[in-house]
Amino acid sequence: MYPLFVNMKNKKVVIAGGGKIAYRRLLALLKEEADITVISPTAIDEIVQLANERKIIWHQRPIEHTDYKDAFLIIAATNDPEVNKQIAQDASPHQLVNVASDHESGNVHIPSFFSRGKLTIAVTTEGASPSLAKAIKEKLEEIFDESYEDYVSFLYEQRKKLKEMDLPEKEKKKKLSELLHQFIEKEL
Ligand SMILES: C[C@@]1(CC(=O)O)c2cc3[nH]c(cc4nc(cc5[nH]c(cc(n2)[C@H]1CCC(=O)O)[C@@](C)(CC(=O)O)[C@@H]5CCC(=O)O)C(CC(=O)O)=C4CCC(=O)O)c(CCC(=O)O)c3CC(=O)O
Ligand SMILES: NC(=O)C1=CN([C@@H]2O[C@H](COP(=O)(O)OP(=O)(O)OC[C@H]3O[C@@H](n4cnc5c(N)ncnc54)[C@H](O)[C@@H]3O)[C@@H](O)[C@H]2O)C=CC1
Repeated sequence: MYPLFVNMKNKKVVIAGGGKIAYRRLLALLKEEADITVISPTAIDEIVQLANERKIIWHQRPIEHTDYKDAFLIIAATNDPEVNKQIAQDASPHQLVNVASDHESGNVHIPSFFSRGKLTIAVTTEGASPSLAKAIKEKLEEIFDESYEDYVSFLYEQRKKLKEMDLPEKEKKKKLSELLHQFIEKEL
């Protein structure tokens, strides 16, 4: 598995299924300002509400191939494993497909993850044990607590300033390394 962090802003996402798993994916993608359409005969109240608020589009019917032929990311999260598998088979090789019911059918996995500002930490077990991924993430959440949001932002600002300074490259690298070492000694 090759980890990538993808900018999902305005990217077309089609989610098949309107249950709690679809909702979990949807919430994370909405935060990233993706363009989300849910297709499902039924949906939980939270999804219906988001559709009423026009934050997402919901089509109340079973999924069809034409629904996702232009999608950047397809999430197959129906409670029918055959439907989910069919979606993965019908998708073009250029599309990203996540299959919630069978980790081998799709080409992308959803990790367990959390963010502290610009720091994001993600853990996957490639479907071996989603609960282990979650447990490891929870340990990391304790180590890299909320204060990291400020630390990362501080390092970002300092690095930006240094990059703009009229200093020889070698000097910049040295200063950056000093900055990070001071931080690591203090915090880690
Ligand atoms: C392949 C994958 C799907 C994908 O890539 O989309 C997948 C597949 C399946 N999960 C199942 C069950 C559970 N999944 C969780 C939890 C999470 N599952 C997540 C990801 C993934 N789950 C991907 C692989 C990630 C990896 O391995 O690293 C997390 C990390 C992210 C998220 O879902 O948002 C999230 C933690 C969220 C957090 O961090 O808080 C729990 C525990 C709980 O809910 O508390 C259980 C019950 C206990 C158990 O079974 O372990 C089942 C059986 C379903 C059934 O029996 O019907 C399947 C199907 C199968 O195994 O084939
Ligand atoms: N973290 C994870 O990745 C987990 C994944 N799963 C898997 O995720 C899947 C969904 O789980 P839940 O959300 O709990 O299910 P759910 O039963 O709450 O919801 C299923 C949804 O699929 C819709 N649906 C059924 N047939 C459809 C079709 N032909 N086209 C479009 N929509 C259709 C239903 O209307 C319903 O909205 C299951 O296959 C389960 O195995 C389950 C637990 C954890």
